[in-house]
Amino acid sequence: LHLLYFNKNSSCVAGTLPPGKTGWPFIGETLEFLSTGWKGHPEKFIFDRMSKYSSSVFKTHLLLEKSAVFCGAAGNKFLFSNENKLVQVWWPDSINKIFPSSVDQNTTSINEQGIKMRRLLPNFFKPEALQRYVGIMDSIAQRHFGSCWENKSQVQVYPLAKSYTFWLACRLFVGVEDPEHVAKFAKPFDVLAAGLISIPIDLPGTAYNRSIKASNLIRKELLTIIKQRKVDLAEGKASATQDILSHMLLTSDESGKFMHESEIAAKILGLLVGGHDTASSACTSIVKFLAELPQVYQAVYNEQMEIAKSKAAGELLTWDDLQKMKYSWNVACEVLRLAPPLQGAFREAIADFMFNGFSIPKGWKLYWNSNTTHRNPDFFPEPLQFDPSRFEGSGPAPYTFVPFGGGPRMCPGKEYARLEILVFMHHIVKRFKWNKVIPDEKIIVDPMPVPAKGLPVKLYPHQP
Ligand code: HEM
Repeated sequence: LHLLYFNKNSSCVAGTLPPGKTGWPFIGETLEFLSTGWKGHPEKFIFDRMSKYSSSVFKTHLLLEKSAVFCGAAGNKFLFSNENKLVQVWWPDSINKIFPSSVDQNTTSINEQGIKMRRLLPNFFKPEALQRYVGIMDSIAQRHFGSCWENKSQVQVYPLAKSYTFWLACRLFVGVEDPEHVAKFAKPFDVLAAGLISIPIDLPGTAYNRSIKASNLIRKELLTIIKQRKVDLAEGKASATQDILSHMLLTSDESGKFMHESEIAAKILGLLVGGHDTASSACTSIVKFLAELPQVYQAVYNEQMEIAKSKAAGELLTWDDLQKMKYSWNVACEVLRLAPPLQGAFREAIADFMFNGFSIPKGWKLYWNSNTTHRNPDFFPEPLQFDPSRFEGSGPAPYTFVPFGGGPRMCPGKEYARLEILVFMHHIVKRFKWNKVIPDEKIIVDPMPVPAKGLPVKLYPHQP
């Protein structure tokens, strides 16, 4: 039965399938795939197979699906440049249950929803809009550091980085700024995120079941905010450009139809989830690397103090200030290379095709993973060395540095993430030096890299 199950469909494609094993019945190699991340080495699953099969594409069976892993710059290029021609974005079915209205009556798939969302987002993330956010990000960062970091001798970085990125997202996506209201939202978000990449068993007590419940709760809360915003817009108490919520309420599609409230709630939920854990993982990894590399810390400190000294008392950071943070951004990129918040993403083959001499059948799920280039000496010599100068000049070769993906589905929040990360770096180095409390703290990748104990650090404030 096992052989029949795995060989079904395969025979209808001419040519040889990629080398590889399909593992255990039904679960395939999923446990091994996930467990290398839990042990802190997500790249191991892929690197072991790349060397075993001497191939840049191998077959496997992940998340209950026949899959192929595409490796290296050529694999990335192929998947990123064949979007909607040979491949399309794919998420496990279980995700639809957590984001139920992400597939609405008018569209047939989460992929079409993604395309619809993409048409909306550029307005929110266009340079004029982003420039407006820098000052808001700076003022929220000041309040965050003032209340959560200052006058403390020791803090746990990861929960604080999460509360920083979440506060920003609440303010800039839905206009919620009051810390108490933000905190009310934050808890169900953690529950939701914990169940996203869990075993999808919907029984009371499972992480997946809790995640579905948290999603329902958050969407209910978002609906209340949306209804109030409609009233405020009608009465002129809210502005059309104040956040993404206003923008979504006031933008119609090509046929003049406006989005339904529940659709807006689902989209905002998606953005909050997509943007919050990724950026907080990045900020936490930056703090970790700066603690380990005093010379890099010093160079970031010098650059940030130069900018801080150029500001008058109370003057907020501007877009131009952020353009001057070149070394700091190179450091952030080197952190994203070594500790990418998202390891990779899936596509689905929408036609039979050949890649590197192997047949890929329609319906297979295809996975790209940033580590296959980020940690590959062919693209980044001495890949485990921390070297921000890799990003100077024209930087890495195309399709090799891919923490935000590439092609038409490249992360739409990339620029937003750059701004929030730089504002975070500015505030933390301006105030403190720090040491890790647990020098060899383990990193768990589930699915984002996070220190096992949340990265406790001792803070040493700079003398005024
Ligand atoms: C350091 C922070 C971030 C990283 C590393 C990151 C990375 C990624 C990656 C790798 C993808 C998948 C691309 C693919 O399917 O090939 C993605 C998609 C996405 N990201 Fe981000 N992201 C970050 C921050 C954000 C932020 C702040 C937002 C929102 C404000 C955001 C919104 C999205 C959305 C909506 C998608 C889905 C796009 C689509 O399917 O077309 N991300 N991101």
